[in-house]
Amino acid sequence: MSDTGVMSSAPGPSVPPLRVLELYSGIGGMHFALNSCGVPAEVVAAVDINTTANHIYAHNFPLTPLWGKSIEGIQLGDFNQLSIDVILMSPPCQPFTRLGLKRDVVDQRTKSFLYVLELLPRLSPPPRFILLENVKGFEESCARNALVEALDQCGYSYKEIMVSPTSVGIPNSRLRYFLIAKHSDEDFCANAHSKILECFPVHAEPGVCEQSTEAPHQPQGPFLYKLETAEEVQKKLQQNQDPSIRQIQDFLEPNVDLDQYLLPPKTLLRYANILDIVRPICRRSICFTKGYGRYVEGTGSVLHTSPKAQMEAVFRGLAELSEEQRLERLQTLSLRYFTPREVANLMGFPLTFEFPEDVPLKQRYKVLGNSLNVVVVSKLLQILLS
Ligand SMILES: C[S@@+](CC[C@H](N)C(=O)[O-])C[C@H]1O[C@@H](n2cnc3c(N)ncnc32)[C@H](O)[C@@H]1O
Repeated sequence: MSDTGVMSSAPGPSVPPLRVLELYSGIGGMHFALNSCGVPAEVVAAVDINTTANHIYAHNFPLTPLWGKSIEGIQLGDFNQLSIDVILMSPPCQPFTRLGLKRDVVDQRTKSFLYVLELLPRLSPPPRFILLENVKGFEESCARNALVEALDQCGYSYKEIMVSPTSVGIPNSRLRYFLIAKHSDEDFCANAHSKILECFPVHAEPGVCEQSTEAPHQPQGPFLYKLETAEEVQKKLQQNQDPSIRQIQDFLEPNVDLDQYLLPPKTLLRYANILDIVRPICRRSICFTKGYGRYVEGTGSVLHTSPKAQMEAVFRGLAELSEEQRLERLQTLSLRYFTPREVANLMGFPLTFEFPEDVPLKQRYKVLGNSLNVVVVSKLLQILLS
């Protein structure tokens, strides 16, 4: 493969590579997925307004034209000049997150996406394929309704899928909404979009799933230790015993500088009870969000690196101890953050992915948290494009 991401095709009558527009390109999760999906394709333009993300994107894809401007400021003619075959996009998800205000189409951050929908019927030639990624919650939004309406009007067939990296054997939860669409000239099962699939569609049979994914659950008290219910503990145990999912240790760096990544005493004392703690032999971790390393609750798992200390023993009766004793006990676990490289590994980024040296640690976590699982998207692209 060349530096531009163009896959070299086998000798014989050559099919020109698909011309791909990557909107909301961030650090290039879609581009990496495209490169690994096995279909000859070239990103002819990537668009994003975030300067840090663009710096990282340009470092990894120096030859790809990167438009550092807002999508709604780009004219139809500029897009049409690109002769686009494929649109890949992950619009901002804050207007749709379950815990957010859910301002949906009235949120300013949805404006550019509505502009894309407005442009869709006027793109010439019409893109043959579209892939969109967003958070769980998007499926019940007005923005999603506007999207499927535009697709119907423009003659696309589509499938909606909700999957997590656990379905490709990666020990990380990141349940996301995907929509894959083909223009009617392409062969795609017509009535395939009646319901949201909770697994990868099997190529030939729409609505048939390859394997099931994690089920949503609502924990019920009482808590055991560490503010965890018996049900939560049971679920984690089950996840850790699922041999179809790899172990966390396969995604770790060999020599991590503990001084840089150990949780500071303040964090340990204040938040120990709500940390999601995993060991290298575990087969699970929670979703890494853009606040990882800055905030604690629900932003991503931390790693228990000491092989000797037992979690249960450390947490049992902890509340009754003095601050000094609590800290001493907690420190025996040697809890550390995952490094950005390890987070990238768990998000399916290839080893060729690199951060430029000048990007600070918190920014690295932030852009990764905004990105996507490359292996999951690559698999969806195989289904869509081949
Ligand atoms: C969910 S992230 C997409 C991340 C990307 N797929 C990746 O792999 O990193 C959304 C991105 O949209 C960008 N963005 C938001 N509004 C935009 C706009 N109006 N025009 C261009 N980019 C925008 C943000 O800077 C952010 O990088």
